[in-house]
Amino acid sequence: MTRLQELLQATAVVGSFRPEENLEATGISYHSQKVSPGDLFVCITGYSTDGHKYLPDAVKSGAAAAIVERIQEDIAIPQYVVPNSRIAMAQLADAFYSHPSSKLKMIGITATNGKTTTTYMTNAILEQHGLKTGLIGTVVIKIDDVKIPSELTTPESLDLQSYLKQMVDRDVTHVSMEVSSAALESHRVETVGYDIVCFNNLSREHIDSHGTFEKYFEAKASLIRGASEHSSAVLNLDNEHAASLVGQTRANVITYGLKSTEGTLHCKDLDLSTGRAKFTVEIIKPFKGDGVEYTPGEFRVELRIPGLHSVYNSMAAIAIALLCGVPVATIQEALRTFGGVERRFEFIHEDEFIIVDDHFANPGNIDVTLETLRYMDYEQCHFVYAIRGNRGPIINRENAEAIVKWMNRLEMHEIIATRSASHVNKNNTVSDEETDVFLEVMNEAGIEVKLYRELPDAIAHALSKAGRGDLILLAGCQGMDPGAEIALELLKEPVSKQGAEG
Ligand SMILES: CC(=O)N[C@H]1[C@@H](OP(=O)(O)OP(=O)(O)OC[C@H]2O[C@@H](n3ccc(=O)[nH]c3=O)[C@H](O)[C@@H]2O)O[C@H](CO)[C@@H](O)[C@@H]1O[C@H](C)C(=O)N[C@@H](C)C(=O)N[C@H](CCC(=O)O)C(=O)O
Ligand SMILES: Nc1ncnc2c1ncn2[C@@H]1O[C@H](COP(=O)(O)OP(=O)(O)OP(=O)(O)O)[C@@H](O)[C@H]1O
Repeated sequence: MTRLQELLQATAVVGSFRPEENLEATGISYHSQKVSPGDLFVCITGYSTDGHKYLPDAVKSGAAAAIVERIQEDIAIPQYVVPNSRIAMAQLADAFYSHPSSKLKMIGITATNGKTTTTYMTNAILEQHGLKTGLIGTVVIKIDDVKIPSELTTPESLDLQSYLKQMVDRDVTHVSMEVSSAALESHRVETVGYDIVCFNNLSREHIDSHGTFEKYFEAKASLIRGASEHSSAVLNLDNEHAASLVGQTRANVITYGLKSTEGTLHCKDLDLSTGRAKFTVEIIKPFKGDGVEYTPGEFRVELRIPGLHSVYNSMAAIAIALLCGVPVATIQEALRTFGGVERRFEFIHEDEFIIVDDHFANPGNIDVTLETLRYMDYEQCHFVYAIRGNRGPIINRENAEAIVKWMNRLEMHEIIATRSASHVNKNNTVSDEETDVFLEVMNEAGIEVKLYRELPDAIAHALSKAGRGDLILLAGCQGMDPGAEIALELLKEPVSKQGAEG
């Protein structure tokens, strides 16, 4: 319980309605169905509805006062006016939970692709070092050994601050978290004091929500530009967008890259030939980590997971771990055993043939996934692709073009497609327009499409074709029924029938 007047010091209140001196706030809430008696209810003007409309419901559930952008005169509880409720909520939540991020080593990682993998890798290294860790991202919220399924990549500010407080209470010291562009734009991480921020890559994604690619970049860049002089910014020099931020932050900049030898860390002697990555990290410029001063030198790294993208993700994780003072030997051991993350080029079956399950959402992601096939040893690839839905035809055209580019390079001529399983939001609808643009690009490229209504039929077809040494790629097969589960279920029975095309 906190005195409301004290709590309100955390934000700029520009007006009030029936203010009350001695009110106590038992909690904060922003959804009318999650209000507890005595709560301060934050009315958020949303993208799809207006939280102010739900104030009467919140009051029925016991809200004692409200943060509003516009006074609701017909509601009798005290109301405090702020210019932006989302910013106010971030500030109030930070104060309500006693500024938890200031008591934790906060690591914020942004990228179009690889946020989840990089946070998992970083966490694996920190755990290997014996630290109590927290992890926040698309798959899970981990508070030491407690795991909570995630709803968003980056939680809403109130939930985020509550998780951080729980981490402090459980003696967690280091938190690796994914920071999405949506979160940056909607002020979810406004009051998080980061010790390390990282920008790994940027490619086309989320144009539907940000409007333009430039706005998408600006949202992501704000993580680096907003970092304090007491923090470190880990930037990928090989990505032009990340590299452009080198001179635009007060943070101490640490860079990494394969192409440039100008930065702090350089990756060299890369060997992807075995399907797994091996490389040397060269410390080019001296820098400081927690309790350590690094001088120029080098060490070898072996990853268990494949692909050039994994090298970039691990270079980011290595830079972060070095900044945290983790010994090189611990980093090497953690990366040698790190098995990857579910649905991120995940080997779900390795027997007579291999099945790989991958997210496959956007051109950047498609590029690295199909490029990884170049370094793998297989007879034939059976490519099952769930056409992306719910994001419009523009990204579908770009995705289809990226697929064609790689199918040509890999000399693949057939794709098994389905419109039954789409992406994100677990939304199962792929519109005719989204399907047609995919078919059009494939048709123009002369690639044969076997189009199935249902994902299980598409997978059954791939299984019926797969021979010894082959590879089945489940690409973007993430609907209500995940492709990986369907494939493993189908593998239990002999494949006798092929599904209905159409
Ligand atoms: C586009 C976006 O960021 N949407 C988020 C946003 O929703 P919104 O502004 O549309 O909210 P709204 O539904 O209009 O509601 C307005 C207010 O009314 C309240 N309300 C609403 C209904 C009701 O019955 N009672 C009630 O009180 C809501 O709690 C909210 O406070 O604020 C909501 C509350 O915080 C979030 O749940 C919601 O995330 C939705 C679920 C979502 O899908 N977000 C995606 C785009 C997202 O954030 N994705 C990124 C990852 C992207 C990536 O891959 O990089 C992420 O970080 O997860
Ligand atoms: N550095 C990278 N560059 C491009 N693609 C990557 C990179 N790292 C991983 N990927 C691919 O991108 C997809 C998503 O990976 P990951 O979940 O780690 O990224 P993300 O940014 O967290 O995405 P999401 O928030 O949607 O989970 C996977 O298919 C993975 O193979």
